[in-house]
Amino acid sequence: MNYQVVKTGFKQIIDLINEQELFTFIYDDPYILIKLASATLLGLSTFYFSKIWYSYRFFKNRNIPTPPYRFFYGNNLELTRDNNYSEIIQKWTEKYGKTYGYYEGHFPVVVTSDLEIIQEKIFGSRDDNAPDHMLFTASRTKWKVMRNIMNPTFSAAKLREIGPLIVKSADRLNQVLSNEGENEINISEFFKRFTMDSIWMSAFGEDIDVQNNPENKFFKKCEEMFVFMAKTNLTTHISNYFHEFQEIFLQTVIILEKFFSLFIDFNLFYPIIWFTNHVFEIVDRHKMEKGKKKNFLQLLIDAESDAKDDLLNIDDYTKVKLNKKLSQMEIKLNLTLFMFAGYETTSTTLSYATYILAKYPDEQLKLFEAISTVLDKEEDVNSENVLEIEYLEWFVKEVLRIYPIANSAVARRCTKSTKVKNIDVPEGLVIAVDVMSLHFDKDLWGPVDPNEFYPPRHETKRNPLGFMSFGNGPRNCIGMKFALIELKIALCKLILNFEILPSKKFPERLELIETIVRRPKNGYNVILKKRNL
Ligand code: HEM
Repeated sequence: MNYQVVKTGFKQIIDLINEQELFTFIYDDPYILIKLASATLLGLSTFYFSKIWYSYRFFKNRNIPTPPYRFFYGNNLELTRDNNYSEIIQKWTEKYGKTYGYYEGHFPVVVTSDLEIIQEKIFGSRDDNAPDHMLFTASRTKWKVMRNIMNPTFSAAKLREIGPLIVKSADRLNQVLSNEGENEINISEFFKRFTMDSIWMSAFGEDIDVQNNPENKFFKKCEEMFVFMAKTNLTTHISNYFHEFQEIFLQTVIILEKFFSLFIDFNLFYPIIWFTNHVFEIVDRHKMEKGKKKNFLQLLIDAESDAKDDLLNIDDYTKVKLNKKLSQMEIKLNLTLFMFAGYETTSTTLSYATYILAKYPDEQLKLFEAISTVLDKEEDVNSENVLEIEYLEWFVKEVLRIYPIANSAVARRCTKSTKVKNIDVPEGLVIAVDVMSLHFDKDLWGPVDPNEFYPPRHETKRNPLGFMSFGNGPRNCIGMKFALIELKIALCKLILNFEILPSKKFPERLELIETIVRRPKNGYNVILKKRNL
């Protein structure tokens, strides 16, 4: 019966075409094409909006609480309103419990500060659609292979070789700060140039001396790049509201960019393209020079993975052809990544640390005493002895506990469907860690009030999952040891040289803003008084 209907239908269409009645029909109604297009568009939109409507059942079906959301926008309006993602999700945790969900557009995201969920091993990559050449965005197998090759680059032995470069940058920091005398200064600006000098020297072995040349083009472009990346643009809107089309959109942009770059110089408009192209040039130049200097570039070129054996034990990785070296493109993109990841994070941590030192003179005195009992004079500071100062370790950790910086990075996709604590978790679901709730949890950080700045709390052994400033697990921050050495060298030299005093209008509380990193919104001024050692 059905077959007959279909057959008759087809026959009628063929007859229509044969007799050209279809076209007559079009001539009869000149608007028919517009009508057909509108009908198709309406049909597709209805389908897409039904899909969006259906997406909002995700958390209801699993009995997971959510803050109130709006159709199409989800919770984005509230999340992006004040650029304070971490505080908003912390507030939601207080209201909806340790595990809840929110919608980015109509894309469900689970937020948790429940240690049992966080420690599950099923949460792997950050974004399955992102490019695979960079460690931060690479997914699954590709990430695993790359991370195994790159891990030794950040080993204690390799960092010892890079240490003198950081010391050189820190000496320069003290010299430029001394030049300021006892003027009020916005010290964050000096820290930015210090971290740029040290990451640049450590990455490429090149000394661009940004600290004495604030107008340096690389520095300016890097600054522009961060401003550019923090802005909401079409790509952000697409990934927020039409995430299904994100990949196709990005591919189209790449193709269009390739085409238009024949006529337009994108270096002029996009600092990120300018910056990446220049990093690429440096890598090529370095290759020609065949230098054997100690820097990340050389270490990445030399790096070979010895990870083959342990990878072979893991199902997912057995079929992968293991390339034991990084490709040229991987080296270039990962060095660019180090610049991104290591610049603003470390300088912002130094800004927070100095704010604390200026605000609490007692803390400053304790830290000064702890440092000066190990190091007689500033010239003694090196990348090894700074690691021996226990109170300094607690101090830096406490700064990062109170002011965690890269919280939105601590999120993972679930790599296989499973059930966690009775929640049905499908593959691909994003789980974001509520870092602030963990860092201020009384059970994890008490008995001294976690809102208080109190470095000795780190003397007690704590649950490592309670400290997320560098993330956790195999996908944690690969640059952590480098960052800690850099922070400690800078702080030792600073505090041995200067007493840090608050300025007249020193803020009682820091107002923060969160884009890529969470940082002070307006900066603050201090006065540095030379110590007479
Ligand atoms: C105080 C300074 C820094 C902070 C607070 C910080 C924080 C973080 C955080 C929270 C993550 C995500 C970890 C996770 O998801 O579990 C991360 C990842 C990463 N960081 Fe850092 N970072 C710092 C410095 C650096 C430096 C100096 C470098 C490079 C030289 C670096 C390179 C990276 C890379 C490559 C990743 C991705 C790792 C992966 O996916 O395997 N970071 N960082």
